[in-house]
Amino acid sequence: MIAGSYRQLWPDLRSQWPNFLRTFVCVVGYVVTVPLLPYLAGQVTTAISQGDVRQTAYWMGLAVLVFLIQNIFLYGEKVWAIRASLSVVLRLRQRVYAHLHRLGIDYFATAKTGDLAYRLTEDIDRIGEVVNKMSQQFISCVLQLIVLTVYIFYLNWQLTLAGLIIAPLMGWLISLFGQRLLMLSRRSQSEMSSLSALMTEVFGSIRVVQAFAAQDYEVARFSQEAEQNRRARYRTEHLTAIQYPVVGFLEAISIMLLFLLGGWQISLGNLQPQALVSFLVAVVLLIHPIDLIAQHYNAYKQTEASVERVFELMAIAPTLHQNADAITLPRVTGKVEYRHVDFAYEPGKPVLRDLCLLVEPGQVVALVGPSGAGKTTIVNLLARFYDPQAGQVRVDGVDLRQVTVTSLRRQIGIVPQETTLFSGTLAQNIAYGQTELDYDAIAAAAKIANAHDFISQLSQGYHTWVGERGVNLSGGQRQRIAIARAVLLNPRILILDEATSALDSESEALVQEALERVMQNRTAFVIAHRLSTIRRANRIIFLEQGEILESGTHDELIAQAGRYAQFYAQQFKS
Ligand SMILES: Nc1ncnc2c1ncn2[C@@H]1O[C@H](COP(=O)(O)OP(=O)(O)OP(=O)(O)O)[C@@H](O)[C@H]1O
Repeated sequence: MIAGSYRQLWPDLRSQWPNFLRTFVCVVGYVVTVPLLPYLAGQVTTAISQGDVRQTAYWMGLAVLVFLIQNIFLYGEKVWAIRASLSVVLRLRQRVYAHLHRLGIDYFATAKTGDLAYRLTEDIDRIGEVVNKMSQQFISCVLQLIVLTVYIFYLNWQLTLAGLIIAPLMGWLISLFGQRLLMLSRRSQSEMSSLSALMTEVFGSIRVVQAFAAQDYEVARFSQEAEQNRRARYRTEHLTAIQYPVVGFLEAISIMLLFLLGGWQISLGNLQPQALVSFLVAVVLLIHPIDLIAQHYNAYKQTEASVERVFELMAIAPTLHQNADAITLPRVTGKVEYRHVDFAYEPGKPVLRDLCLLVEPGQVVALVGPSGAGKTTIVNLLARFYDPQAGQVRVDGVDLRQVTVTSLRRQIGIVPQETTLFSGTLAQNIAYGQTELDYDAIAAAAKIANAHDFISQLSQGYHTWVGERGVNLSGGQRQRIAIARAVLLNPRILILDEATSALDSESEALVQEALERVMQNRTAFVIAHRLSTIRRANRIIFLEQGEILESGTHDELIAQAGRYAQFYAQQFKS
């Protein structure tokens, strides 16, 4: 039953075995009652043909009882099956989501978020639907098919054999349709997730779209994708539209044939008329299960594409490995050392070459250099977003590969260029990642970050809700929230990626003042774009093409009249 890609669902299915067992018990209960109905129909026919009202009423009463029991079992199987399948969906979703969070930022640099969202929602829902149908209706239909076939065989084997001649033909047809449906469905699913990826990308960058007056361009791009999606869906639905009439027509023909053969058997004296009624009722009862088996088999095949897409994500291995014996990094003083570090994002394209750098606790280091020199890469290695291919990065003398990533990152505060605000209150945003909010600590951090005043002026203060992208705060305010977020953890090491975009002078001054306060007594790496920051740094590291060309204070480097002096003249003299 669990074949191919579906096997990967095993851990999730196994966790729900008690519910599947309960479903199965109800299914068996239901199926046992099914052959009773054609039997009762035969008895009722005899009673009616004999004009016996009491007998008719007796058999009808029994039929009502059978229907009642049947429907109680039906309720049971539906409820347990839906419980089981929804729990499978939940477990699978949690499993995949947690797995994605184990992947490094290198994966997310290229992954399309819309596509990921589609796989986590639509694809997993479809899987749940199939699990539901397969565990309940499908099994029930297969059992009904078996039980009813045995029953009609018992009633008259010649008629049954005649009816069964057509069954293999139907089976073959159904599987043929199934294979083609799987292929079409794969295409349709991937079209749908491209569409979802496109929307996420466009709505996520709506400012750029509007700034470039590219709405028409985007609508055209969307229409093209949507049209492809329509075509792929149509092909799948069209095939289904052919399948049902074909199977239905074959069913109708087989029933006509049975009437003919039944009449012939009665004329030969091999069959009683009431047995023919039972036989035909049983055959009619067979049609629905056969239809459902075909339908569910199609859904099963179509959804295999979703299973593949979900487990494609599970198959992606994290590139960052944590040693089994990794220790928790004790509270550090903030000494950072790069020892002969070589690093490349892609093989054959070195970004850092034999980089050596020693930063003492409390030093503020400005990383300066042309775009693409490797400034971000240096801090990426410190936060261990990547591991170097050669050499070591050490904090307080400990190689980063020997400590757990969490214990390292808890001691590093990062203020990125662009601040992302998550949907939630300002307090939740400052205490991002913490479940217990300490409002005093949050306010203290906000004061250091020069954010307390503007937050207090908002009518709801720290409880003010900010949108997904924090559209209702200015750039400077967002930066100060980011600073407060970094400060709250009281990290020994800070990484500041100075924003290149200009703020108005008042906001700028507030941000600068906050940053200076935050950097006191902390080791800080600043990817510096502003002259004021560079001048105040204890040390400037001037990088070009992944190598440290010059290092020293601003005055020292200007006096050297080397590459830094040239760069400085180009960048800031005007
Ligand atoms: N995820 C990545 N995959 C592949 N190459 C990358 C990746 N990130 C950066 N690079 C490349 O590595 C080199 C160094 O990039 P890095 O971002 O460290 O430079 P930078 O000095 O911070 O530049 P900028 O000032 O423009 O941000 C560049 O050539 C860049 O194209």
